[in-house]
Amino acid sequence: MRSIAEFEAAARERLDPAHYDYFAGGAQDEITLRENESAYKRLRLIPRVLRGSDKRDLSLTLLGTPSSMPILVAPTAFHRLAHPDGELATAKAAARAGTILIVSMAATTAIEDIAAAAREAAPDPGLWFQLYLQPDLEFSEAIVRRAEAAGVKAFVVTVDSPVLGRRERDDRNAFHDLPPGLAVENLRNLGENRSGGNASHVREIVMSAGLNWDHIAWLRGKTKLPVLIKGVLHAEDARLAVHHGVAGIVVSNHGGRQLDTVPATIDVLPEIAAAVGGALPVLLDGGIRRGTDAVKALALGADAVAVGRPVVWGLAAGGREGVSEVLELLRADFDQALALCGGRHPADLTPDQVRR
Ligand SMILES: Cc1cc2nc3c(=O)[nH]c(=O)nc-3n(C[C@H](O)[C@H](O)[C@H](O)COP(=O)(O)O)c2cc1C
Ligand SMILES: CCCCCCC(=O)C(=O)O
Repeated sequence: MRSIAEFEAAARERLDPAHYDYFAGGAQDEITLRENESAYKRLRLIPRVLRGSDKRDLSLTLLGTPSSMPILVAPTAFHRLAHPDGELATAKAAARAGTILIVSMAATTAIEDIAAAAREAAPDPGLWFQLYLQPDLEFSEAIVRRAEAAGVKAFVVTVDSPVLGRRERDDRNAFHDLPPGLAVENLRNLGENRSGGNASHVREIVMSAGLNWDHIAWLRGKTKLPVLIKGVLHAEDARLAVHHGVAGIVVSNHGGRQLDTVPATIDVLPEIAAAVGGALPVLLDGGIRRGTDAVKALALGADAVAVGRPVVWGLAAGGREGVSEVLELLRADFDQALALCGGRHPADLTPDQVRR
């Protein structure tokens, strides 16, 4: 397949329509969902010429984790809805591609099994773990310990979801529960003491409306691993992240699934990059479908980007091979766009190469 749009079409044919809607959809009128992609179409690239860049080097190291390219896998829930191999397939493909996989806390496969699958594909895979910090901090700590023991290299706390966004497609389809046989496996067996030792008890993820900077400080006190926050859209929050010693931020609107009518991430990136001033790595997700999208984000100040739905489409269309194809398509597309922009390394891209 030649484009992410073709993968999406193939995925749509294979998926239960309610599950397709869950993966594809956004909040309410889906204005932000559309805007994430269309904002890239409004930006124009200005190439530099005669820079003699024979061969590109796309690799980078983010907070101690090497990645073969600045395109990471964003955390997305419930991969076994997309394909029976679920997160195991995604983990193998990401590890084979040498890129960082941010595993969702809401995975339908246990982190231990995801890590084992990734290690089958690469000896030292770059696995990070996304957290919805739970109001019960003791419970949150148990998840942290479990992910650390599995070998994850960073935690990414999602901060854009004090409550879950309203997704009208899910309401229309009455899609509010996983089908029988699927569960949020990372929460299994963590609540025995309080749930009377029921080993099959899977506690539901709770959104924490009370989340604040003290919780981030609490987490930093509980782990030696880098702690990033995901879901920053305001420059002042980016400054506060630096102030509070956060290791990195992800400029994200949750793929348009939380607060509808917030701007496209690419449109707030320049002010956030300026606010951070290089003090910590800035990642961005939302709407990346082409190598040129990633080039624009890196030129405007992101250190790396992440893709959510494209990976789900690859998974649904072809399991592990499908995810590998999506990642290699994005790598080749990015590499070509970088070359055409006159860059040898992503860091060669500069803001003056993007025009509105
Ligand atoms: C189906 C789906 C599930 C998601 N699940 C999570 C999740 O569990 N945790 C999280 O922090 N973000 C989640 N996200 C948001 C993604 O991490 C990411 O921000 C978004 O998908 C990026 O936009 P893109 O899909 O246009 O690439 C999810 C997104 C989708 C589409
Ligand atoms: C209450 C279950 C939360 C799972 C959320 C997954 C997610 O973030 C999404 O956007 O969907």
